[in-house]
Amino acid sequence: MRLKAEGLAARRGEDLLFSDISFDLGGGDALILTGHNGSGKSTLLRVVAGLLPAEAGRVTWSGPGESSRASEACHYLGHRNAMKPEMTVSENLSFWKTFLGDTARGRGVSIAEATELVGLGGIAHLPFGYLSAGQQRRMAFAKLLVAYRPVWILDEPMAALDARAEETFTDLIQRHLQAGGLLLAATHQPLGLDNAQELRMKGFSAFPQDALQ
Ligand SMILES: Nc1ncnc2c1ncn2[C@@H]1O[C@H](COP(=O)(O)OP(=O)(O)OP(=O)(O)O)[C@@H](O)[C@H]1O
Repeated sequence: MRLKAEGLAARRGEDLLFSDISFDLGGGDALILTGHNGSGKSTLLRVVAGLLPAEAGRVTWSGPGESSRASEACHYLGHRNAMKPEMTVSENLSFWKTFLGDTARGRGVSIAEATELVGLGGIAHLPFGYLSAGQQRRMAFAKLLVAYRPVWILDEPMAALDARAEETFTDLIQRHLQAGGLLLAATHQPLGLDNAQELRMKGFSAFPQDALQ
C-alpha cells in the first residue's frame, strides 16, 4: 500500500498556502505535519483526504485490488468531532459505522468494543453533547475504529485530552501502524511515536511568523 503526494499546492481564498509538497508513505509509516498557526497543515490534510481541491499536484493511493482514489482509503478526524450533540454516542457511532462501511482490506470493531478501546465503555448511551470536551474527543476517535480505513488523517488529535487519554491514543495509533496502517497527522504536541517522519510547513504568509517562534 502506498499513499503518494506529488507537487501539491493549495490556495485558500486569494492566498497560495503551500506549493511543491511531496511525500511517499507505505504501510506502517507516519508523517507528522508541524508549523505555525496558519501555515497550512489543516489545508494539506483536507486536500489529501479529498475534502479540498489541490491547486496543483496530485494524491494517489495504491493497494492490491483497491481503488486509486486516496479519499476512499482515509479516515479523517478534523478539529471538529463530526458528531451530533443531541444524538447518543451509540447513535452517532452507529451512523458512522453504517455510512463508512468496511472495505475488502479490513473490518471495524463493534461500537461497544470501540468505546471500551477509548476508555469510555460505560457512557455510550448518553447524548454526545453531554460529554466533556476530552470525552467527546475520545468518542470521535472511536469513529476510526468502527470502520476500517488504512490511512488515518488526524488534525490535532490530542486536543483537550488528559495524559491518560493521550497514552490511549498513542497506543491505538501505534497498533494501527503495526498492523500496516498509515498515519498523516498535524499536531503541536508530540504524539509519542517512534520513527515518525516530520514535514514542517512554512507557509507563504506575509507575516514573519517563523521569527516569532
Ligand atoms: N475558507 C477559507 N477561506 C480563506 N482562507 C482560509 C479558509 N480556511 C482557512 N483559511 C486560511 O488558510 C490559512 C491556513 O489555514 P490552516 O487551517 O490550513 O492552517 P494550520 O496550519 O492548520 O493552522 P493551525 O495550526 O492554527 O491549526 C490560514 O491563514 C487561514 O486563515
